[in-house]
Amino acid sequence: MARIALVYGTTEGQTATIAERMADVLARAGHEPTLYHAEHLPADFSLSDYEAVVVGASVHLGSHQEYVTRFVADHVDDLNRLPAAFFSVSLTAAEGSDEAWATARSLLEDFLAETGWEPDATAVVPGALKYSQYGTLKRFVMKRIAKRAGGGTDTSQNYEYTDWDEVESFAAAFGDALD
Ligand SMILES: Cc1cc2nc3c(=O)[nH]c(=O)nc-3n(C[C@H](O)[C@H](O)[C@H](O)COP(=O)(O)O)c2cc1C
Repeated sequence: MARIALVYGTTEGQTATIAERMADVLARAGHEPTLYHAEHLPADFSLSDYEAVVVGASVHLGSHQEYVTRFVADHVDDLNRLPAAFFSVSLTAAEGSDEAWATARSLLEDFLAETGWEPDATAVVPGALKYSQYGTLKRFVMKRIAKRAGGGTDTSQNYEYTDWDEVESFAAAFGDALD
């Protein structure tokens, strides 16, 4: 049994939902996960209270949330000491081509290079198109991007591309490695 901090950044909520699913998997495996939004960490938050850590962030306009980058950079010594995993959520990871997959991986690798973090496990995770949460301009821009990338363009509905089996397998493998 390990105490695990799951720290995530999210803009429209999909990374939070993914982190919650990972926490469920880890709890079912007998671990003790605690979820934290990286922008709202308690003042007394300390990674020394944990035996492992998972960090997640999503990509917007080519970058992960700045506050997650800052969290990782600020805690990089602890993160490199602890068993740790990072997952990056994007629509690029949902496109399906080898080229798009390589781009999603390079966004993840750029994040790690920028922060100096070397986690034990990493994953790119397909995200979602949440038209219902976008304002007019965002909806317009995202529809154009989705059209180019072969994603859903009916703005009266949301599209979820996350492969939940993959998410659960990733969390389960990370949990197993802690036993
Ligand atoms: C304004 C905006 C910009 C985005 N830019 C990118 C991008 O540059 N690359 C990409 O792969 N996905 C991009 N996405 C897709 C998000 O990564 C995807 O919707 C993800 O599920 C968001 O996760 P979150 O809900 O946790 O923030 C963008 C989404 C929005 C709304």
